[in-house]
Amino acid sequence: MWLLAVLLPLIRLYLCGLKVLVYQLFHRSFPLPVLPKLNGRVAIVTGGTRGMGFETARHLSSLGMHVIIAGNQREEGSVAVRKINEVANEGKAEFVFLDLTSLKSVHTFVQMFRDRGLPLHVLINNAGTMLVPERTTEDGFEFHFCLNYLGHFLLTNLLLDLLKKSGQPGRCSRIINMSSATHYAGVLDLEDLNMRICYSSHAAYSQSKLALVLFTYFLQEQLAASGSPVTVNAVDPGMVDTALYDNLWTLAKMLKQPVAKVLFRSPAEGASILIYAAAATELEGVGGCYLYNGLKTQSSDLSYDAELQAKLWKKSCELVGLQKT
Ligand SMILES: NC(=O)c1ccc[n+]([C@@H]2O[C@H](COP(=O)([O-])OP(=O)(O)OC[C@H]3O[C@@H](n4cnc5c(N)ncnc54)[C@H](O)[C@@H]3O)[C@@H](O)[C@H]2O)c1
Repeated sequence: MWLLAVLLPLIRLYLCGLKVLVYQLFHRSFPLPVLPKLNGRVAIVTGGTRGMGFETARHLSSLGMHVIIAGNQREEGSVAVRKINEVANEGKAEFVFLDLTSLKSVHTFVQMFRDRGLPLHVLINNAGTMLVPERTTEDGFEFHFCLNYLGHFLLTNLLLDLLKKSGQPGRCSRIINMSSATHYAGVLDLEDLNMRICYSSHAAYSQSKLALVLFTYFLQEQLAASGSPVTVNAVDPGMVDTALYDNLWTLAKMLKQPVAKVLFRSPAEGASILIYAAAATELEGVGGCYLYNGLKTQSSDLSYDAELQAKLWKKSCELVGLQKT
């Protein structure tokens, strides 16, 4: 029974990966369209110190945006900011500490951001981790669940009024949630979101990425119903050669290296879906989509379950101590 609960998610996750690699064997990364200048507009990119988050921060700065890189690696953050600001003409980047595994840190970050009196036009919930051995956060949550999903859930909710104020009809603020093809393998047990009964790092990662899609669709419904000038989309970058794979088992890591050279996307290619969702003119006013390789794509059947979306929202509010809306 235990073996099945651990093996099944592993097999499902690797099958998802295989499917993506076959797709990438035959399809090039989509080319970004010409993007408008975004001078004077403000973005937060979580996990923008390296990988796809860094490439996204760099590109948005080059479009003229003021980008706040929010992350838990101070040194990596200052190197990233220096690299971006060396070449940025009109835009700029800065680093602000945020540890998404700590609810207190999320509150502190938001308070600091509010105190600056800046508007907020784009929120990119990109930070993440994968295949971490069983571990709980300081608030007692399963690590993937908190870092990849719950921390971003709280961050988004605490910034929502600012996003609403900064958007306007015809120029909506945008929220982008970084999901993954692994969400197709995800299941969600509302009674055991922290995976106490049986831990599998593969299941935990897939669950967190599914939770992000459920969250995206539910929030978009709410925003549309209230006529708020904010949209929210989920994106899937494909398989991208980044430090995310550092926690793979030794054998899997050895096998991954030659495959990654040929079939994985580069961080800049992977980031293009985030940049597209954040800046493309053709996505003005468009929300509630799962974007993959530049196209609106069907996400898993489970992600469209409206009852599950609502239950997850309610439960998440309880877990982070927010009033239910
Ligand atoms: N690489 C892929 O193939 C792939 C595929 C699908 C989805 N993704 C997703 O893309 C996102 C970016 O990953 P990446 O591939 O660029 O990997 P990466 O490891 O290079 O980037 C992850 C970022 O998250 C930050 N981070 C980690 N823990 C944090 C914390 N506690 N608080 C704040 N920030 C934290 C890291 O510092 C880093 O900047 C992740 O959400 C990942 O799940 C990646």
